[in-house]
Amino acid sequence: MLKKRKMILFVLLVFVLMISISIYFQIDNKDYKSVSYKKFIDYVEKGNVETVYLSNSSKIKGKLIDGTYFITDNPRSESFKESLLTKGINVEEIEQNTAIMNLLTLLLVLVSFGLIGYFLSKNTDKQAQREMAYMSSIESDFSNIRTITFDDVAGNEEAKESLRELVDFIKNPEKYEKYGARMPRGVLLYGLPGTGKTLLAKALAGEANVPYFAVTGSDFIQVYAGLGASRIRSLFKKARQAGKCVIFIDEIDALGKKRSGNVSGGNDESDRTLNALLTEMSGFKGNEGIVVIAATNRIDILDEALLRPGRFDRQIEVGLPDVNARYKILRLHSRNKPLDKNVDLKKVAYQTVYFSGAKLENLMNESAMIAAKNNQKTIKMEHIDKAFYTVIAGEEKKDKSTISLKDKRVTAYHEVGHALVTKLIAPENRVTKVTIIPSTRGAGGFSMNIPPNSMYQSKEDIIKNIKISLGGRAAEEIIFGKNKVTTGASNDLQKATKMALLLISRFGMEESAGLVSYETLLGNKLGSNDFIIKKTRDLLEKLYRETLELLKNNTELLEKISKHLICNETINEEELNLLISPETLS
Ligand SMILES: Nc1ncnc2c1ncn2[C@@H]1O[C@H](COP(=O)(O)OP(=O)(O)OP(=O)(O)O)[C@@H](O)[C@H]1O
Ligand SMILES: [Zn+2]
Repeated sequence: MLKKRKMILFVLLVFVLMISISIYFQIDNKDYKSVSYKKFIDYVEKGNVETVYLSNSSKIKGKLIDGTYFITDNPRSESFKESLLTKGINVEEIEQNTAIMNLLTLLLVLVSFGLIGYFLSKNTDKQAQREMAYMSSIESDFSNIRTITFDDVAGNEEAKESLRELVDFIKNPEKYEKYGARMPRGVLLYGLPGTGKTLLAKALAGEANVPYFAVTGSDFIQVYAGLGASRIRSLFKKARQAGKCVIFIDEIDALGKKRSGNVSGGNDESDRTLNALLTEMSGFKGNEGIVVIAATNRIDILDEALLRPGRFDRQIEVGLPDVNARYKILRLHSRNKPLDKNVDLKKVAYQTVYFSGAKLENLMNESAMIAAKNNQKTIKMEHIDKAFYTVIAGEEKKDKSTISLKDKRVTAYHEVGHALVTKLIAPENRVTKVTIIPSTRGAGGFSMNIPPNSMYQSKEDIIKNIKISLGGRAAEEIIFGKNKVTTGASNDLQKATKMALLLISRFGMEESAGLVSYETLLGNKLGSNDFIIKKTRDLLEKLYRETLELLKNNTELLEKISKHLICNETINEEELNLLISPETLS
């Protein structure tokens, strides 16, 4: 109520202020022509004057018959008015009024400005106070001690393994110090939403049995100047007072976005907050047993300053769960729920491709609600089926969880195409993982480590890499036909084209084009040169044909691995090597 009245008063004030300003500027905004007194008398004699505005000031104003306004010296004589009147000229005495009006409006303007300023400053104080209060309420959370452990996180084995090392560091920092080991101060967890990043941070605190402090990056953006930085400082102060602890900063991208080239584009306030954070982090002595965990969905937009050594130098991807992990997560979240015997969680796991952990949790929760609403003793398969549609309803079409089995097959053959070509033509390269689960790094799920131990790339290496890039499209064409190939290869084609172009125009490796550095000759016109385009095209064509041939000769293997991938969604290095090993070939 009080707030509403204040609001009305405020609006009224602004209104009055605006009116006064307009009055102030409207008075006397006419264009006055300055004339000499002699000329003025001349006008009077000729009967050209319509009105004279009498005043006490040194000048008087008036209006001629033709409408022009004039200003001239004031004679200040007693008979002046009378003489004008006898000549049939209107005389108006308005001067006193105008002066007072002027003064009054000026005063009003000043007072209104003052009041508005007062209101604003008062409100700002309140807002700042509120935010400060909010801050202290979200910062610390001691309740998590020992309540959440790694057992509460299903799947994400690599991430858990990485964090497990930190548990010992938090518990015994002295041990590491003795060996002169510099332990990571900051760990960055990155991955799609709902994949369990927050959960992992809490579990780390739980495992190490230390308090957990959490803030969210986006909370800092609307904050008044300087508040963000001081918030960071007080957060770290609190954390230090608590001794060993885990500090969790969610949505770190809100604080540490890449500075977009031009300096003016950056946001000063978030810069200041980020700098405060970096300063605090470099202030650690290393033996304090404090670990800062940050999380983001967008590692690609993070400022590099954040990722430098001594900051968030350990980066862990938290990915979407594959079918096995989904099964574990589903089991975990039905621990406290009465599941019917007819429920097959394996089947549910299989149906929930591209579901995040959070979504799976949501699915089990919805199922329980439906069962409860229908007064059923147990949660049945039909409840889960119903919940499935509730969970995916209203989601954007492009959401991965609604992708059909057909898409899943296309992705599988495409990725296996890359992997198989790699294994067949460049077995010295490691394929560490093949997956159809998209990650933050890209839609494709094929990761390859090129042996790093050579300084130069040979022509052969480049040719191989081009073929590996083309392997995805080639596999699609072989399995689904020429007209069914998909847009999934666009990135691959980009890469292949770039490599082919360099091979011809920079490295002089294409015999029919010679040793000429076309890059030097043509500069940025390279891409519009017909000869270069033709050479690049011919090379890609030839290599694509060879890649097709290679995969056609190994269709059985392609089928076998792809089917395995469709079933399991990920294949790790060992499994892949086993599937391809010579025994299976024969
Ligand atoms: N691997 C997992 N195992 C068990 N539960 C999980 C897992 N991943 C997510 N969940 C469930 O989903 C909930 C939300 O996950 P969490 O908040 O940790 O995700 P997040 O990655 O931090 O998401 P965001 O990026 O949106 O902040 C968890 O509280 C948990 O119930
Ligand atoms: Zn591809």
